[in-house]
This record gives sequence, C-alpha cells and structure tokens, in this order.
Amino acid sequence: SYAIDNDAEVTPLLSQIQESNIRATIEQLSTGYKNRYYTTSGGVSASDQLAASWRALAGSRTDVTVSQFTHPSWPQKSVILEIKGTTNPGKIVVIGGHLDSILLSGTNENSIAPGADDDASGVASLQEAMRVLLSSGYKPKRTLQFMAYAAEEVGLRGSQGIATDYKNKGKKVVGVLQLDMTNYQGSSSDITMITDYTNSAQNKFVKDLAAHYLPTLKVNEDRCGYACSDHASWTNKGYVASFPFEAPLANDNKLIHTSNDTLAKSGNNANHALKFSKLALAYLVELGSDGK
Ligand SMILES: N[C@H](Cc1ccc(I)cc1)C(=O)NO
Ligand SMILES: [Zn+2]
Ligand SMILES: [Zn+2]
Repeated sequence: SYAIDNDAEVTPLLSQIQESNIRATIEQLSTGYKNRYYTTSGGVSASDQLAASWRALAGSRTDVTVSQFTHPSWPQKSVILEIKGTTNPGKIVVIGGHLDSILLSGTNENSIAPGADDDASGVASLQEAMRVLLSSGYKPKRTLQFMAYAAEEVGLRGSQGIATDYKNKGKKVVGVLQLDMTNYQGSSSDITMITDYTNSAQNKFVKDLAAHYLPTLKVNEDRCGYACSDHASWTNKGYVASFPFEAPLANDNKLIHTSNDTLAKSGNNANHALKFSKLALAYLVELGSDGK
C-alpha cells in the first residue's frame, strides 16, 4: 500500500517548481534541432546536449551520476540521471519521458519535427522536478532515476531496451511514471490517468497524490487502446508503471508528429506541463522516501 506522509518535505519543494524553467526547456528542445529523430544528427545531438545539461544540474553532488544508455542498433542514446538512495539504494524509482521526435509523413535529416508537446513537454516536466530535488540538497532513501528515452516513436524501442536490461539484471524497480505529452490542455480536465498497460494500484496512488498535493486539479481516466508510450515497455517486463496524460483520448493534441507540434500551439506557456512537474515531484519524494 502507498503512504502519503511526507508533506514536510514535499510542500516546500513544490513551491520551487517554476513554469518559466519548463517553458525554456521545451523551447530549447523544440527549436534547437530540426528534429530529434532516433537516426539523425539532430537526434544524436539532442541526447548529447541533454546529458550535458543534466550533468550541469548535478553539479558537485557525489550521489548523482549521469550516463547515456547505448542502444546497439541505432545512434540516439537514452539519457539517465541517478540520485543514489541513502539507506535503501537497491530499490529504484523511475520517471521517464522520450527524447525523440517524428513526422508521420516520414522523417529524414532535414525534417522539421519540433515535438514540443510530444515529448519535449514530458522531458521538461521531469527535468524541472529533477532540478528542484538536486538544488535543494534532497537525499532520497531509495534510488531515483530520471530517463529520457530514445526511439519511442518507432516502437518504444529505447525504453524496451532499458526495461529488458533491468529485468535481466534483476534490478528492483519499485515504480515507473511516464510523462509523454503534458502541455496541451485539450479539455477541462487537468490530468488523465491511462488505465491500460498500467498498474491500477499505483494509478490510484498517483490520483491520491494529486488529490492530496494538487487538490484544485481535475483528474479523470481513459484508455489508450494499445501500447501508446514507454510505460508499456515496463509493464510488459512485469514492472509497476503509471501514465498521467494531458487530456482524454478524444481531446489529445492533433498536431503531434507534424511540423506544427510547437510551443505556440500550447499558448507559448508551460502552465499545463507545470501540473505534471509538481505531480512528478510528489511521486518521487513520496515513493523515494520509503526506507523499505
Ligand atoms: N501515440 C502516442 C501519443 C498518445 C498517447 C496517449 C494517447 I490517450 C494518445 C496519443 C505517441 O505518439 N507517443 O509518442
Ligand atoms: Zn510521445
Ligand atoms: Zn508521438
């Protein structure tokens, strides 16, 4: 069962989450490259530059490491930042989003695929939670891992490679949260919990976290109908995963996978992504602070 009993730590950290930082990261990722496709120079550079910026956020903390996960059959690497747990480092809490972008019409070296919502928004949301946890000096009991997956758009391939590796090595991942598309508010609801290819007990925990820490937010649920993002890679390997999404299926961002998936289409702000960044921080601290 999931306890929600770390208000003393979570509440002050939540107030440090800033929309302007999330917006800046979405801007950088969606305009800094023509595309972030898993086989192009833009896709490779985006991975390398994200690793560099996460290393900068890590600063001099000796309990933090940044690595790139090499995938043998394509050039874009996934990026992983780890904050090692203090008393229970063998238990791992994972939060992820995907780094790559795509054009439905086909993607080559010069394609314009900004992927601002899909999924710069998810990476930016988790990165802002990471920044606050790192700069505050917060030390989790369990290990926290932040992941920017490669090659999600071409079959959840980066997360599948990582989840398979973790399973083969018997790594104890206690929970996974996926952030894919967090910044387009297609409906009046704030957070839509995806119920297929996810874990119902953890989904309830995430809903309870929203009710406890973000009580003004409207939370509902919906199905994807297929393995629609990286949470499915973890679920398929027997891990516990949840996927809070930007809107019900019927109201999701219709501009994804086109050259019009830009920050401008979300009002040039990250107000919606801000909610997911706060939810992510609450998830990481509540699950990361458990001694067992
Ligand atoms: N198909 C997914 C986006 C997506 C995810 C959930 C729902 I509901 C609708 C759409 C994708 O492109 N992920 O990169
Ligand atoms: Zn996506
Ligand atoms: Zn997509």
